[in-house]
Amino acid sequence: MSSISNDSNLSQRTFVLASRASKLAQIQTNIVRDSLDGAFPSLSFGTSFMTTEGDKNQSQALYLLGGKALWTKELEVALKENVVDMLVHSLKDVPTTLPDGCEIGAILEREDPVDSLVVKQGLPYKTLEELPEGSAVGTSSVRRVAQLRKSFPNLVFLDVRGNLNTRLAKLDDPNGPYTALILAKSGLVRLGMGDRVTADLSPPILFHAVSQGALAVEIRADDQEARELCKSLTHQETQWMCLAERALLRELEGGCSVPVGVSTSLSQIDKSGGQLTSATLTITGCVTSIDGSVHIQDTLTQDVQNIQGVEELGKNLAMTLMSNGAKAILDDITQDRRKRASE
Ligand SMILES: NCc1[nH]cc(CCC(=O)O)c1CC(=O)O
Repeated sequence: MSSISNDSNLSQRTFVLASRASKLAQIQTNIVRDSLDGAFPSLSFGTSFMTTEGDKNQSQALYLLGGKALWTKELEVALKENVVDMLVHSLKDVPTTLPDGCEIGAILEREDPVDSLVVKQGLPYKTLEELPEGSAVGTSSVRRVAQLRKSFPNLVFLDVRGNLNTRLAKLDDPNGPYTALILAKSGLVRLGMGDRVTADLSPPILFHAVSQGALAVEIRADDQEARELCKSLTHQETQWMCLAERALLRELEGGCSVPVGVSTSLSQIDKSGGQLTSATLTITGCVTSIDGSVHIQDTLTQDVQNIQGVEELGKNLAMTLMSNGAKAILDDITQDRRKRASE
């Protein structure tokens, strides 16, 4: 927890935190609520949980649904109508451009952003290399499939939908098709199921999704009180890394379901009065064709002093990737989606 501001000048309203109704989303919202309770003991915080379009539409492939705000839209309507005050999201599910009147108030300290392998209960395998030829690996992420296809041509990647608990039930179902799943480690750890991870899938085998592992709080842009509260939640190192990643994705014009991977680190960190004032930011980004045959990857390193500098670096990396071949990959995907949508 960073500096706790004097909350005596804040009104006595109850701030309602809201999220999706999945178990993971509820745990995440409670993490934020507990943190606010600790920092502002004289204020009152409530929670509200909603089912979103992304939870309901389980049949259509995520790849075809594209960059739509499936997990955030209904929540943002409630936020704008003052029904709730703070939305707690996995930042990776938050579109890179927010609706007018909404803004990200806080980005919390990131869990390990790595992807991980979870093997069906009772099977002896631990790694992708150990899985028998033809094993079905469940994931609905085009990013994961695109990056892994080339290294593991003998595995079959199968779509799997539903929230984390649903997916794990499908994995462990003795009659189910899956030998293993690929899931973000952070979600499993938050659910208390980190022990299900049998292997980390890290770069250069698999670059994680933009902002994977970080929580964000979305607020109304005109809610000064909420913005003030959010300052106590933000972890600046995470914020700088995630904003660079989001600037990269925004410039690539991709939503959550384009095959874009990243890996980001900060070094030479300087602080003054508890605030981050300067750091060296290194960001690797990659764009992979859906069939895994083309992989474009670049790394940029730069000293940055503020969020503007951070976002510029992310944007520069996007432009570097685009001119090195990513544009052709993304154009192909856009064309393919248009064609399928019209069928
Ligand atoms: N797209 C689903 C999703 N959105 C956020 C998480 C949890 C990971 C995180 O905190 O970023 C997950 C599950 C997963 O990818 O395995």
